[in-house]
Amino acid sequence: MLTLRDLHGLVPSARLVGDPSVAIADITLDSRSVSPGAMFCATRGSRFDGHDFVSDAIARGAVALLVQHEVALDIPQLVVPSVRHAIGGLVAGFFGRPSERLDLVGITGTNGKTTTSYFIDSILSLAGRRTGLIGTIEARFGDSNRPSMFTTPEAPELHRLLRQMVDDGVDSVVMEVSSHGIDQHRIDGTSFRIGVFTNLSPEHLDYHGTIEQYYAAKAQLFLPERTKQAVIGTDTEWGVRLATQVRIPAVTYGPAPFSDYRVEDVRYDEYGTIFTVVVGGRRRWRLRVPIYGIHNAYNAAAAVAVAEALGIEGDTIERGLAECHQVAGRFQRIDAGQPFTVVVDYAHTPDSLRALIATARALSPKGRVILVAGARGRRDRLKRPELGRAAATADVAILTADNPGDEDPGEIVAQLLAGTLDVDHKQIIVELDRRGAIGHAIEIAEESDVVLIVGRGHEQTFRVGQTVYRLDDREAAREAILAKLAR
Ligand SMILES: CC(=O)N[C@H]1[C@@H](OP(=O)(O)OP(=O)(O)OC[C@H]2O[C@@H](n3ccc(=O)[nH]c3=O)[C@H](O)[C@@H]2O)O[C@H](CO)[C@@H](O)[C@@H]1O[C@H](C)C(=O)N[C@@H](C)C(=O)N[C@H](CCC(=O)O)C(=O)O
Ligand SMILES: Nc1ncnc2c1ncn2[C@@H]1O[C@H](COP(=O)(O)OP(=O)(O)OP(=O)(O)O)[C@@H](O)[C@H]1O
Repeated sequence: MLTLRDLHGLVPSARLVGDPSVAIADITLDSRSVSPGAMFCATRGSRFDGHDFVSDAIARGAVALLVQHEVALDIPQLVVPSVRHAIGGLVAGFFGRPSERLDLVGITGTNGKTTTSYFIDSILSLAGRRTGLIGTIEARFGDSNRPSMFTTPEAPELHRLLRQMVDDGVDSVVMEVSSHGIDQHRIDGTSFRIGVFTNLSPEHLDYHGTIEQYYAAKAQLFLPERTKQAVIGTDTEWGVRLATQVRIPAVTYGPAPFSDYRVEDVRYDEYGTIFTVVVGGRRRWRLRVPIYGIHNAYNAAAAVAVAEALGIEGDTIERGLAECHQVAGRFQRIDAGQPFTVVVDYAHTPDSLRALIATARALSPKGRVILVAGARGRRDRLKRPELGRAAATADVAILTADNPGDEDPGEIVAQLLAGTLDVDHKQIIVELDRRGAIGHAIEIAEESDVVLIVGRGHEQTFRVGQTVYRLDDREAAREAILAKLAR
């Protein structure tokens, strides 16, 4: 087992206080997850100061600390100017630099990270690789599968997980890299074989301040010291810009004519999306994915580019995409025998909502698009009017609650409505009870209509005030359809 002296060697600029021979069994940033023998790392955050939980951590068995100021308690400590800056390298070394022993693919971008990660995982699994996946829905490898708290885990959880994967024989891992994760140093100490940039549109600006800063955070995934090779989407100007700025080998994919993997001729059939990828301006490749949407053709093209960079054969890539399982809550069709289409989707940005509504229109040009949408409480208030404006492009938009938490759902919907005042919309209905809103949409749907229930995708819990209860949009939709069919 490593000692505090060994850990000091990983952060030599730290000031060592106390006995360096103490053995360290684990490392954590959260006092609540300290186990006996662990080092507790105290960060100053926006809500708490981790230094206030040092006594709590010691009571749970912490034997050493990483702190920003010396704590007047009898416990060995490493003192650094910034714990968040120091922790990535420390935990990477502590867990034996597991990322260097993996083909690790990191995916960043506003939309499409989860979907693209499942496409890549499907191809790599079919190629006989032992894969791991880390993202918004779950962290899984072998028989282990845990629901995620975060899209990108804190550095101790990340490196511990990668270590477990290496020990289990995993050779390839696909992980989602959020801008929060990059900004908060959660991926420090991690080496990526390939970094993917899907796209960028305004989101999380309450956190990042400006879209430039949001872009700058994402661009840090592509630093030469962190990532060997880049795969970059050209469907937003930010990807085009990144492709000209990165200092690592890069290939591009998407609709732009100069893309190395150019996406063309996107069509839908009863099984999903069929599209052509033109590789290097010459090789034309007709591919399919069992999910709808032009954006999913782009996500699939990203997966193709990654798979080719990893040396996967063409027919394995084709089958890996064609046989990919449903990604939970991403364009997930709910079919209980009704004569109209019902889709649960995770769209929660204006861009993705517009793309989704366009896909629904293309799928069923004769019917109406009936939308159930809200905006999440406490998150990203700045995007709400634009989200409302995007929602208003549906034929019927039923605005409702989406995990309001401590916020007043009526006030959130008012902010959505603020974006619809000067646009020409057909019908907007407010129904704050989400289950009621889903029921209403199903009730008014007629043959050929498409009901889109968006924002929560795979999520199963719903928080109103301090009360958390079960609400899965997919179950609620199915129940409403069955109730309608039974009448
Ligand atoms: C804005 C943001 O990302 N904040 C995260 C950040 O908060 P923070 O640095 O302000 O820390 P804090 O909550 O004040 O706590 C300070 C320290 O005290 C510690 N603490 C706190 C309480 C306690 O009892 N004991 C204890 O040790 C905490 O572990 C932390 O180290 O570090 C905390 C500890 O890990 C996270 O809980 C917190 O996530 C908040 C709750 C959150 O909602 N994050 C979301 C926005 C997020 O990260 N999302 C991205 C995906 C975004 C997307 O693309 O959709 C993600 O990667 O999941
Ligand atoms: N390439 C894309 N461009 C635009 N919208 C997309 C794209 N891919 C997916 N979407 C939309 O965004 C929603 C979320 O997709 P996905 O979960 O793959 O993205 P994400 O980046 O992982 O999101 P999050 O970080 O919030 O989990 C989908 O349900 C779909 O509506």
